Amino acid sequence: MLTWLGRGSTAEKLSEKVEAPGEKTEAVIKESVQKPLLTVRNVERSFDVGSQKIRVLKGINLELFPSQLVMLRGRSGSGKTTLMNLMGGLDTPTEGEIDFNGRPFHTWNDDKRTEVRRKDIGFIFQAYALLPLLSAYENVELSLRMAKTPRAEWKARITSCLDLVGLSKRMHHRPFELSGGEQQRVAIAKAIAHKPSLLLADEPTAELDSQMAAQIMQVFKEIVANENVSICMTTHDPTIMEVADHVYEMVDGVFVK
Ligand SMILES: Nc1ncnc2c1ncn2[C@@H]1O[C@H](COP(=O)(O)OP(=O)(O)OP(=O)(O)O)[C@@H](O)[C@H]1O
Repeated sequence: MLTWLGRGSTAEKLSEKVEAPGEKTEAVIKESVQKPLLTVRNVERSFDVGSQKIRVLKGINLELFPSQLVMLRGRSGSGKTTLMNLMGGLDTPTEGEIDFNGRPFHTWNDDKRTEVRRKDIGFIFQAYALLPLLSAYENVELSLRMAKTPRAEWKARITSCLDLVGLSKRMHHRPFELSGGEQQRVAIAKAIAHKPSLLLADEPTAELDSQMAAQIMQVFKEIVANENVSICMTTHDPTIMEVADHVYEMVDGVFVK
């Protein structure tokens, strides 16, 4: 099991550990941690607005490794959400390539990308918010249903996800009976329930006070450490960037660091 290592790539730290000679299983781990989960290569995205073409992403390169937490920062309108939509297969690039688990995600049709999304990717986006008439438990159950997880596994998995986010005592509450931070934690439980390898989160702490934001980041650290998930999130908050393995700064559709 990985432990959270804060700064410096978690995957790199793990590969340091596996340098010890003679351990066959560790060599296998090393190989697997070094293959990127997601590779974004020379990606461009333009939109036609009336007779104009707006070039939003202008050549993006990024690699996301297993059990890594990366953050995207940048001013409003710099292109962060556009990039996250491409990484999650909600949209396709105008130019360039995106590999997911070594497969050419950008070439797949909507149906095939939807299949991968349901099984392998979790979203914490406004558009993927909680369903108001369902309890926390039922909201989490929904993502297992969508991922076609065997029904016999549901109860244990839902309970453990809600426990992980500290909400086991509120699992039968509906969203309006929960605070903003609690709702966000249900959204996290829902996003990780089907054991995705990639979690994408658009401004997950934006609406929260600093204490609640720190709690959410603690949950993210635990997920990365214990659930073998890689997280890519956007943020404007410099105080939480400390915990990232890497922060990409986006200015006007390109990374400047
Ligand atoms: N479907 C679209 N059609 C036209 N323009 C778009 C479309 N989607 C995004 N844009 C434009 O692309 C630019 C980048 O938008 P995007 O939402 O990616 O920025 P962002 O960095 O996530 O901003 P914020 O921090 O405010 O969420 C904006 O100028 C936006 O108007």
